[in-house]
Amino acid sequence: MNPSAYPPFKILLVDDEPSFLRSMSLTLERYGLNNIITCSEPHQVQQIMSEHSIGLVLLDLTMPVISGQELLAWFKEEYPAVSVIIFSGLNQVDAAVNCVKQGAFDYIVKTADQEQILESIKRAIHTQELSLENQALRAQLLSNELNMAAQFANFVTADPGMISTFRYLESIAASAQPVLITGESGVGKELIAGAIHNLSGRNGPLVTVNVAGLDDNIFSDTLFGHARGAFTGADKARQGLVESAAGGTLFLDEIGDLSASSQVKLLRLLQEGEYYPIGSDRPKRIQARVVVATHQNLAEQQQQGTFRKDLYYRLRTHMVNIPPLRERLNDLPLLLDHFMRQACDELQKDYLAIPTNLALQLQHYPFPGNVRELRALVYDAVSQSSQDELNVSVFQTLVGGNQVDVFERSVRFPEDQPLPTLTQLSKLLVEEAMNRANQNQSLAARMLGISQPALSKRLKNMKEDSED
Ligand SMILES: Nc1ncnc2c1ncn2[C@@H]1O[C@H](COP(=O)(O)OP(=O)(O)OP(=O)(O)O)[C@@H](O)[C@H]1O
Repeated sequence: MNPSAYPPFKILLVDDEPSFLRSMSLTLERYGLNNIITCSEPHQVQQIMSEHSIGLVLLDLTMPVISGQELLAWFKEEYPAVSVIIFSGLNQVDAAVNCVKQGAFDYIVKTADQEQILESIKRAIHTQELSLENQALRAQLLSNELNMAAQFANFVTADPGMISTFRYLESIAASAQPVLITGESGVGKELIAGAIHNLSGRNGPLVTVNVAGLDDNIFSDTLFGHARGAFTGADKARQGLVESAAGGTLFLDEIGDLSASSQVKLLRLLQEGEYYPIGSDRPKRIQARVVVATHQNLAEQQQQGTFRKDLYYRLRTHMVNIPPLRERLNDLPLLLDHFMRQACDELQKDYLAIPTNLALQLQHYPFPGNVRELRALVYDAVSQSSQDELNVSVFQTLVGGNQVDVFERSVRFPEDQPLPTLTQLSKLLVEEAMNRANQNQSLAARMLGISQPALSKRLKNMKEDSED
């Protein structure tokens, strides 16, 4: 399939009047629907259906030899998953009711308002797209394999949740609908946007725009461009990034920070598929898929009224949430190794050995900056390493460093109860540390801020006390 063809399946127009076929095709193309086949000989329909992947049929009701109603019955028998919209020269309630009863998606009078006709066609396309995506998703969920694993090559993970996300992204690869990526800062949202673009097979570019802090004028100028003379200093027309992304993907990062007036413009762009360069009264059509990302909670923002509800629902047609690093700790050793190799390559050093308990120690650090923070730490550690082993001093301040705070905030002794003794408390603490460290004494000792021999001695005393 030509990736810039839309919709992702063909629309078949069947009418014995070539002039209607011509004008209808032109109308559809003007609205960005360019994946069309026309047929003025109804007896050829059967062959066309067997040769092409058709998802929607626009069928004239009154044709000589084979009537639209006969063809509709045939479609519902042979191709029940294909949507059929009946076109008729006459506004006949009986015929309309009959066709819809027979399974037509809609019945439209040829002289109806163009907007009304397009609305019905767009609805049919959307329904068909969702059904195709459901099928793809079901197939993906039933298989455990990634079909296009190479597109995720930049993404290091062993997390089952992330692999399911990849499978979901594969299943929506061909969709033209927007994708919303959420997740804390540094979890890899931009990397995911790149994978979505690669998976789509679109041959245009991936164009990234960080929309945080853009005021409405700059947002419009950046995205939509301007006509010559649009404002003082606009001595040349300039194309916007929506146009630069034609045939590819437009990635809008930090979408939660978009101003209210820019939200209206983005909604219009997504709903109507068109925009006006500043100072121009000629609309242009968007030919890029839109992917957006945010570290903010858009659901909360729309409830508080700072993010438009209609835009939120439009954006979340397809949605993925990338969990923070602290919730996929299995990725820690893989990422440590990956970034160590990356840093060594860049700094032209031999690969370094990573202390086996480093990942285990880091499990207790919450990584507020997620993968980006881990990457920076590893690069720092590599640059400070002079031996064969990774210098772990940069990590040491993190492990245990912020636990005192949490401890002070969370531990309260009930005032109406006697205080525990120091021995009781220290026993509880030692047991907790040993559990968290999977019985690894050196790691537990580090968490408690004592040496490993000191911990060993305490454990021995505790054992003896319990045996008394
Ligand atoms: N799973 C991963 N495997 C390898 N590298 C990763 C992974 N996740 C993130 N990275 C790297 O971490 C850094 C941060 O990732 P990215 O910029 O995609 O995060 P982000 O969620 O878009 O952050 P922000 O919200 O701040 O824009 C990048 O260098 C990226 O290549």
